[in-house]
Amino acid sequence: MREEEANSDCPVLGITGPYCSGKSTLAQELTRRGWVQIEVDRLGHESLARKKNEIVTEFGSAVLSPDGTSVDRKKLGSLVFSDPRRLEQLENIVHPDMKARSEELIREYRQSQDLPTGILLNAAILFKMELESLCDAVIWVSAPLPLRIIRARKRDGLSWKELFRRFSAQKKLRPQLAPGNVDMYKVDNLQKGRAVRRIERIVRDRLWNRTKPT
Ligand SMILES: CC(C)(COP(=O)(O)OP(=O)(O)OC[C@H]1O[C@@H](n2cnc3c(N)ncnc32)[C@H](O)[C@@H]1O)[C@@H](O)C(=O)NCCC(=O)NCCS
Ligand SMILES: Nc1ncnc2c1ncn2[C@@H]1O[C@H](COP(=O)(O)OP(=O)(O)OP(=O)(O)O)[C@@H](O)[C@H]1O
Repeated sequence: MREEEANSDCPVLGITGPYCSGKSTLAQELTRRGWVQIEVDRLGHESLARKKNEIVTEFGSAVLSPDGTSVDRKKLGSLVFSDPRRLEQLENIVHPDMKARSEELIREYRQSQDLPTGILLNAAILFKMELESLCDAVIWVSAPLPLRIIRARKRDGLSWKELFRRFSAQKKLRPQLAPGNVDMYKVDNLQKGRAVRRIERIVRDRLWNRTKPT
């Protein structure tokens, strides 16, 4: 976060972590407490429409819906989630647009009459997209792998093969070294009430008071 843009009245909190750790569940709880949420997954879906022509040039018209008016996410997903090179090609097309839109939304929320408690930037691949540069602090949501598998099977009903692909596509989400430019806090999401209270404590004690992370 650049100094001149920092706004302690309305901080930006990155929410990241692996597939089915419970990022959206915790973000949803915080929106009931005055926060607003930017769902970066959703910005990605909007980008597919804006970047349709580039996507067709790269992946062919086979990734379009039968009437040719929109990108079929399931078709594109099965192409890119089984081939890291193809995923990178898609990311090169949509990520700059998604990042620009995130910046625009943060600006809009901070200028709104009804200033929120803070802004949650919810993105599984926050670090890969370098979105931490927009955040005052980042929450790393974690949950044990067996629990995430149970949650994923229940929520998405994927086959074991599809599940394996999803988990593999997200192997390197967490930076190997502590990110130098943003404070990151790990929150275990076993019980959502406890996890939300921990996030609120972090914001109150660490973010607003600006001391070092533990
Ligand atoms: C490939 C696409 C079309 C599939 O769409 P679909 O609706 O089927 O899946 P959805 O978007 O809900 O994503 C499913 C899961 O995959 C994860 N995922 C999506 N994109 C990526 C990625 N680039 N790298 C790793 N995981 C990803 C999501 O976080 C989610 O957990 C879509 O995910 C996409 O356009 N991805 C590229 C944009 C992106 O990076 N989005 C992630 C922002 S956090
Ligand atoms: N603390 C919890 N206790 C019980 N179930 C939970 C908890 N947190 C999340 N879940 C459940 O686990 C599933 C995944 O949660 P959620 O959608 O919040 O994960 P996510 O990390 O945002 O997923 P994705 O990686 O796909 O974006 C959901 O069905 C949700 O209801």
